[in-house]
Amino acid sequence: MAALSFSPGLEGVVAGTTAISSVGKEQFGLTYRGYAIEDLAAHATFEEVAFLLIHGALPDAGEYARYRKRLAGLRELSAALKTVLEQLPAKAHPMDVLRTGCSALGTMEPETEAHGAHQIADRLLALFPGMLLYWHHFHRDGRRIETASAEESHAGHFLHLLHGRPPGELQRQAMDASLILYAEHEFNASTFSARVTASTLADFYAAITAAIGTLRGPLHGGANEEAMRLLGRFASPEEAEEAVRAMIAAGEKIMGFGHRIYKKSLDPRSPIIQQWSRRLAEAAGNPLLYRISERIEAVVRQAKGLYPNLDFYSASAYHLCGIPTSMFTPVFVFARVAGWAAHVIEQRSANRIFRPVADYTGPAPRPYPPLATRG
Ligand SMILES: CC(=O)SCCNC(=O)CCNC(=O)[C@H](O)C(C)(C)COP(=O)(O)OP(=O)(O)OC[C@H]1O[C@@H](n2cnc3c(N)ncnc32)[C@H](O)[C@@H]1OP(=O)(O)O
Ligand SMILES: O=C([O-])CC(=O)C(=O)O
Repeated sequence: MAALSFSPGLEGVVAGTTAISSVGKEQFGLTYRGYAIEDLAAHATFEEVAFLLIHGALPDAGEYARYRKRLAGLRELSAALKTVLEQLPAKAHPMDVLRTGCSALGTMEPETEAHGAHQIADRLLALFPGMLLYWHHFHRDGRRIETASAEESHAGHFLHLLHGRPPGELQRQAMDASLILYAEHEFNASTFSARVTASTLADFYAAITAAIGTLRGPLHGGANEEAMRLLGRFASPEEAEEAVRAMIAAGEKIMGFGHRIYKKSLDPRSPIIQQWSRRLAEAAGNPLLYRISERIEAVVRQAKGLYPNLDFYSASAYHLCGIPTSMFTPVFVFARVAGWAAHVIEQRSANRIFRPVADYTGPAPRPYPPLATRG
């Protein structure tokens, strides 16, 4: 047998093929099914991008109108799901609410031949914002909100349910662009987790539930919340610089920086969300958070040679849209469910179970001691 190679964290290991996105490939950059992220973020809507990822091609005008209408028609929660959400603790983390809500839905609207991957993907896309905000409003002030809304876009729907009124146009556009940026990123940890789960022929909800759990960690999606907690500690760029230099000197990680793939280059999504953060700050007449973010970026670049990833400027952008910090990673879920769905469908189309091997580092073979002789 050929010598097996070991790469911690599977760095540099090709674990499969995909036609969904290219990430950090020379001459390609970041593309969703061949379209550059810069073009999609500037010209498309999140619904177009979700359709592109899940169905494999951009929708024409008729398909687009029907898809938006279909998603908008799937926003209502069943009475059974509302009961589950009401039972969850008020102090639960919103990511745990989504993880549990997704799993519970799998028992109420299970995957069948008639209700398969595409139908469930649409339902989850449509439902996740309402699922979270039903729980949020019920536990915050006892209100059982209506989770259908007249908002055509996913972005507008989420912000409307959150604030109880239609969002401003700039916030709506910023959120739409952010959902596009967060929608897909090849074999990242949560998507890989969804594919591993799908590879056992488990059901669609199992794969998405596993992905949500994986996304929550601060080394992955949870970094946008951690970045906000860091930014929120400072009253000025000078204060931020001093503290971040001290953190780096102490060997601490600065959340929202670094990336497994974009090690020597910028995450191409970062300048796009940075511009939205700047525009939101200008429109609010509140540049402080943005200035603090810029200063931290300069310090981390100079001291560690690290670039911000998508999570860093998403933090200030989301804060300026009035989103509570504990909902930052859930917003990532609202978008990434499109990518996860596409990957589960792709995995199923040419499946082989994932089963790598481990290098054994435990004790050498030894005799079993009877219970009475131990201790
Ligand atoms: C949308 C997303 O999910 S993007 C990722 C979001 N996650 C974060 O922002 C968390 C902070 N970043 C990190 O922890 C890492 O950069 C990861 C998890 C993103 C990538 O991890 P890896 O590819 O394993 O990078 P690795 O840990 O090998 O980093 C290389 C070096 O840079 C350092 N480094 C990496 N990220 C950071 C950081 N954010 N702050 C300080 N130092 C860092 C490491 O300590 C390591 O230094 P060393 O060589 O002296 O040991
Ligand atoms: O690709 C990764 O490792 C993490 C990431 O940026 C993402 O999932 O968007």
